[in-house]
Amino acid sequence: MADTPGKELKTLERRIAKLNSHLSPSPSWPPPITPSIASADDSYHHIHGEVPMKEASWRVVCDGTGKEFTDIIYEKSVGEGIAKITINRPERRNAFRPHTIKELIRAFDDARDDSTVGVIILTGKGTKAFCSGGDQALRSSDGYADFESFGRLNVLDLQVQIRRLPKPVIAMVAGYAVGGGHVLHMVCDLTVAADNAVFGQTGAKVGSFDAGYGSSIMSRLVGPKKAREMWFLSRFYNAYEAEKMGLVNVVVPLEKLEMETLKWCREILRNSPTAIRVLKSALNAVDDGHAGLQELGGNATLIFYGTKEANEGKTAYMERRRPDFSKFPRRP
Ligand SMILES: CC(C)(COP(=O)(O)OP(=O)(O)OC[C@H]1O[C@@H](n2cnc3c(N)ncnc32)[C@H](O)[C@@H]1OP(=O)(O)O)[C@@H](O)C(=O)NCCC(=O)NCCSC(=O)CCC(=O)c1ccccc1C(=O)O
Repeated sequence: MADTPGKELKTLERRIAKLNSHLSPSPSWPPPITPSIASADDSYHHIHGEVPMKEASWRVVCDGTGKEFTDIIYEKSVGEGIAKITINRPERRNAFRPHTIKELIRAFDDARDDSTVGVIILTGKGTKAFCSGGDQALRSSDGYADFESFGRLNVLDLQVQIRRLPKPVIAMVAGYAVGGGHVLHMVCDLTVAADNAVFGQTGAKVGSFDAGYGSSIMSRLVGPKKAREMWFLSRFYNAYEAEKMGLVNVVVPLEKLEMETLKWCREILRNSPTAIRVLKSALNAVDDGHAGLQELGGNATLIFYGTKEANEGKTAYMERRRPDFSKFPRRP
């Protein structure tokens, strides 16, 4: 006799609980999710195995220009494909100055170009702050100025770089992610938050605003009304409120923050890098307009270059002959 719907659901819940238990660091946390589609299967264990719950072994990477990084720490995990970039100004709650941003851009560039790196963690030094935004002590009438006589808003370049980087970037947030620091976590692909994390935009309070990604992505993430609330009222939100609003993917106890983030990295690293690359650009395409389409389109070209059809065009040109595309299908 066929199972009743109630019995089927119970069986499914048991299967999901079993799946979650192997993915979770502890049996009680995080609480099991309720699936909307009945697709879970015990064979998952056999195909994928367990995600290792272990610390990473990090090696510090120096600046490619031969200079020591001062405002960030750049590390790569040994043999795992994870890069970790840490804003290192804890005495300023990891506020960034133009020099910090220049270093971040160099590190992200390196992580992009390193084909052994598949996922990048962005975080802040210490447990008090991920990042508190632009260093207000250096704010001038034309941006932020540190060693130069003119101001910059180069964090905007960094935001675009993270958005276009064809590898997932995970914000690992402990403590405050506020102002421009809040925007930085929003432009990352995923956010893993510690239970002490605090989120908010202070712009309207300190006479600043981010009318670019800081507004548009937030509206996408939390909805237009909540985005107005965040910007107009300059309130702070705790990690659980942020999770409920859709600002973060998961909240974990502070002491489990890095371990959980690494688990997310390792789960991503098991999957197809090309699928992830194309998906990231696809998920950003509409919001990023022409630049988003260009990124997605570039991925199509990249994949096409690997085909015999594309190669025939190049080879014919190099051999000074007419290309013969007749053998390639015109698919329905
Ligand atoms: C983050 C706090 C809530 C933390 O509070 P608390 O734990 O009590 O620590 P404090 O004692 O306040 O701070 C310790 C120490 O750090 C200094 N500090 C903290 N944040 C900053 C900062 N952003 N700039 C400079 N200094 C900072 C603080 O003064 C203390 O120093 P002492 O010498 O020990 O006294 C709290 O610190 C706080 O509210 N901070 C300010 C948050 C803020 O308003 N940030 C700026 C928002 S505006 C912005 O980020 C613009 C960014 C930008 O460049 C931009 C421009 C154009 C378009 C887009 C953007 C964009 O947003 O990306």
